[in-house]
Amino acid sequence: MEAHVGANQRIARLVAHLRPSNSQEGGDGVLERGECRAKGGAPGFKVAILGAAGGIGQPLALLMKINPLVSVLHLYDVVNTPGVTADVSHMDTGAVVRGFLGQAQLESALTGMDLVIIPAGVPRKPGMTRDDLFKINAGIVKTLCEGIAKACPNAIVNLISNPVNSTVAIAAEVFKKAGTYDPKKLLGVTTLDVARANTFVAEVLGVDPREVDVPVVGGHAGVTILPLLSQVKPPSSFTAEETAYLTDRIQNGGTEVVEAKAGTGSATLSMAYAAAKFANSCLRGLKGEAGVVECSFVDSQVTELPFFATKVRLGRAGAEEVYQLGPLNEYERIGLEKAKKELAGSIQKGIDFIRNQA
Ligand SMILES: NC(=O)c1ccc[n+]([C@@H]2O[C@H](COP(=O)([O-])OP(=O)(O)OC[C@H]3O[C@@H](n4cnc5c(N)ncnc54)[C@H](O)[C@@H]3O)[C@@H](O)[C@H]2O)c1
Ligand SMILES: O=C(O)C[C@H](O)C(=O)O
Repeated sequence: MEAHVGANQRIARLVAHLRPSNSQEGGDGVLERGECRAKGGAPGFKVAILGAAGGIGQPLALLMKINPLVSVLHLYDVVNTPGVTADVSHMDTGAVVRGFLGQAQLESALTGMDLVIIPAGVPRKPGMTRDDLFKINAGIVKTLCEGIAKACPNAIVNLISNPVNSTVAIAAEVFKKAGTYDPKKLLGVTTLDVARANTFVAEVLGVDPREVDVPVVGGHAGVTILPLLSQVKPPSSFTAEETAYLTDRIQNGGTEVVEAKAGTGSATLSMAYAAAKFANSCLRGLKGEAGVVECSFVDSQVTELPFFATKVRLGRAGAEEVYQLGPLNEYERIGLEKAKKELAGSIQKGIDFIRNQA
């Protein structure tokens, strides 16, 4: 009799667990499944993706679900998270996946998170600059960062939404206003520039891109993307033509993809790869691993600008050390001046967006 009752209870639980969720109100059914699986969850970090149903968000969700350092994965968007969550949650990896839909669920999505990755916002179409996205994405980033300040002020934030040169400043201002700003924990994601630089340089050198390391400094738009080809590892020399070709291709890699996609969006797959790589480095740092170094657009004293991308060392506190530029050649010094000029305006635009609302 006892065994019979136990079996019935197990079946009832299983039926509840499998009940489909059609709710666009927040996917309660998805949450139930998450809770159910959480009991067997692996130890690790709690990660949220904001904009998880988008072109970057979906493959990034997949990549974070297979990251063994992730124990809980929260997927937040203003559309379609129940479906994405149900889909990703069937992968037999350790992370427990939970979906959150719409502004009313932002706080629940963020509570307790160690790392928040933000690819929310509109992408470019041919003919647009990243700055053309400011009008829409500035407000999105502001709202999401207000949520972070409230629900997980100690989380590390990986900001992908464009224009990164302005959105990082927006995020910093929101956090300052809330009294939660920790400069070490706000990281603009420029990893795709490094991935492209490694790929294009490897093509020219005729080597495996995994053997190449190109520091890319400055920011994340056009001339602000400054590859330091004089510091490539392994040490390599380039002709003036190769330098001009590589610099131009790296600076315009995003536009190359936008044009090839012909109006359907910008880089999503390579970006999800780059974001997952960067997030993994942040988690390795959080875990206490030594010597984790990535390029990132951060609060910086390397130049006179308040934010600048250089190599940073990632640790338990976030970007624990911001490295100097190192020796530049004449070509790079000229590039640096151009980059700084454009960056100054983009950063100020982000700062003004928040300060002028006060
Ligand atoms: N940093 C980089 O290197 C880099 C590279 C590629 C793309 N991007 C940028 O990433 C952003 C996203 O690109 P995508 O191709 O994934 O775009 P997408 O349109 O495919 O996806 C964006 C997602 O954001 C969601 N969203 C919109 N408003 C939101 C809000 N308030 N809260 C939560 N989610 C919201 C949308 O519903 C959508 O699912 C763009 O701004 C793009 O320019 C940056
Ligand atoms: O180019 C874009 O608009 C997207 C992104 O910033 C990229 O570099 O691919």
